[in-house]
Amino acid sequence: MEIPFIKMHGLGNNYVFVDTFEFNLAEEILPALARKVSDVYTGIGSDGLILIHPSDQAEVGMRIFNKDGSEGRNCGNGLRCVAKYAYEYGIVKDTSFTIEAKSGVVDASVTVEAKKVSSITIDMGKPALLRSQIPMAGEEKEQVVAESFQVSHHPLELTAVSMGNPHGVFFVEDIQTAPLYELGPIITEDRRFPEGINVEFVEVVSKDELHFRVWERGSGVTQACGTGACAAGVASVLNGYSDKNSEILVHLSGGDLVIRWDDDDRVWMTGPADIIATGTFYY
Ligand SMILES: N[C@@H](CCC[C@H](N)C(=O)O)C(=O)O
Repeated sequence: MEIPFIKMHGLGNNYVFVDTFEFNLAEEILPALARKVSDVYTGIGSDGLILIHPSDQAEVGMRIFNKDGSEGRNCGNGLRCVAKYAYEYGIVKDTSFTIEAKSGVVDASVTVEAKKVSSITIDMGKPALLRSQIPMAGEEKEQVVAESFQVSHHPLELTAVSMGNPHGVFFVEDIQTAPLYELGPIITEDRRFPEGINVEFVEVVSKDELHFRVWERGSGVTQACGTGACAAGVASVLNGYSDKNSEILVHLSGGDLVIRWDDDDRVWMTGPADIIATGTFYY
């Protein structure tokens, strides 16, 4: 099968995208196709596969599959890439439009310079904070804020946030020495998280600035995670490090995002997206 694709990235978090407005893919091949395109030796090499699809609920839809073939419910960097594609490839005509993800419909707005999208702002919606909404084992009505979390002799503190997908945020003194490679693969599969979790280590620089590194569920270490950066901003407010309704600059390995959790409880994410290549994948 010859599959037309476009590869895009948001701050280095890179995916192979297939526009299913143009080329239909059978449901049953999607997990295996995601694993195949993601393989750097025998595929294209990516953090996963994203479908850009027609939607009944929004002007465009997005489905995200991680590198291991599992399907995620949301993807912040993917949403910005889909927004760029939708505008530049004429799926939408206005600079503000809606995108459907598995976790719900979001509003996107693009900034255009010389006919190209230079920046995208997404209203990522309200974070879900109850333990049952993460989901995480334990008393369902509680929030999980700076909760003691022991793993492999590391006494950590967990703040858990769902941005449509689950995030465990751990504040550390120094981002450079955060045990990302040691604990990421252990925490992501910890039995306390029945659906797994995306693992974020975060260093507070000031109330307006965070350093961030991530181990993504289903993909491992990536250069950036948009929903993770939103979760880090929310966690920083919940722990009293940052203020609500104020912009937080999040430094990820691949670049910066601006996150704001507003007084209406909505989380806003602003950042870039870039096209890397287009081509044909032989499957
Ligand atoms: N890279 C993403 C999140 C992708 C999905 C995640 N690994 C999950 O399984 O929940 C982002 O930018 O948000």
